[in-house]
Amino acid sequence: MSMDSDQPDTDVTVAPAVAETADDIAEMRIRGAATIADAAAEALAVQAERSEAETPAAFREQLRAAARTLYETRPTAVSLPNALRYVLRGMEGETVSELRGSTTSRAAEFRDDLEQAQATLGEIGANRLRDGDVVMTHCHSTDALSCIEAALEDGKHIEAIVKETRPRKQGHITARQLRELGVPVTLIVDNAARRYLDDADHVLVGADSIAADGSVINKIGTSGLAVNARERGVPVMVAAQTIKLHPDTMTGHTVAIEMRDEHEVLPEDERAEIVGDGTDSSAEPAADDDDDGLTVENPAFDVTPPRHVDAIVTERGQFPPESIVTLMRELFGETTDEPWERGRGRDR
Ligand SMILES: O=P(O)(O)OC[C@H]1O[C@H](OP(=O)(O)O)[C@H](O)[C@@H]1O
Repeated sequence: MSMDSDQPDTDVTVAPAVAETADDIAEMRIRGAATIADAAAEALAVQAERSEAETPAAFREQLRAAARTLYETRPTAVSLPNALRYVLRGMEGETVSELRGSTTSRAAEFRDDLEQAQATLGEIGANRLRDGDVVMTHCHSTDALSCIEAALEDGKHIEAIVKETRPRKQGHITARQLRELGVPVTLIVDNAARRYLDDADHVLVGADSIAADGSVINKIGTSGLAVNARERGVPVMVAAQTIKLHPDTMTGHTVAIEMRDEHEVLPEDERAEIVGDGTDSSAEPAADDDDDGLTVENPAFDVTPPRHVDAIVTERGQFPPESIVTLMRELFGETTDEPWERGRGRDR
């Protein structure tokens, strides 16, 4: 799925609104795998509506350029390329007007399906939750929250233990939305998870990508939580629409794990407290001018192996992780080529 950056840039105009959406995704003002997919489809529709292309070829190239711009924002959530692929495959027509119409209606169809899939997934996931259950959450997942919301609509009382989720504390978003639903929330720091697993009936998380072997790629910390949950006998439930299934993993590719800016973990002023500001003459001299000897790593995601996951809940039903590949084959076949690469890179 790699983009070929050595290809010469063609003179293609991407609508400013598309560039803005791409920037919002990269900076996580738009975040969460499903929300990113929705925003990307909307951006392609905007590109189609605002295109001033005079020929079908120019229109198609503009849409592909817009898709590339969106694709290059964040690497891990496969819902993004899956959304772009879906919309571009619906771009059909002999004239610019026909192409515009087919692309915008395909994007609208995608967005409707996404919303419907999440609602259906929620109803299926809610069946796993009993009246009075306590769920432990990690990060913020709209798919996971859909399960809780559906359980509440079924009249069940649900409580939540919400992990803060460093470094960006998306657990706060989860806590706010659960409180809006009337769910009693206990907010804990990530390091307290094992202690509080004794009070939980389920671990409930979302996913950014699901691999063909049933591995779950989700917010950093998910894998450690799942290992602890297994040791404590707490079932781990992953809420993931089929848009999270990663087709390239069927042919042996691995999922890229995004490494984010170190300042999310350690702001400059806190770094200075650790390494000093260079005025302490007794400090060890740095190896060179740019190296203060302190490395900060900030991986955004990790991989939970299938043996630590009890169920993957999709809009097509719930699956043991080891059998998810059958659903992937049914939905994607074996094709993994990217329509926005046509005319560039490997498909040329
Ligand atoms: O699609 P929904 O269920 O909303 O979210 C799925 C996942 O996307 C998020 O990633 P980030 O916060 O964008 O890095 C979290 O890892 C979350 O579990």
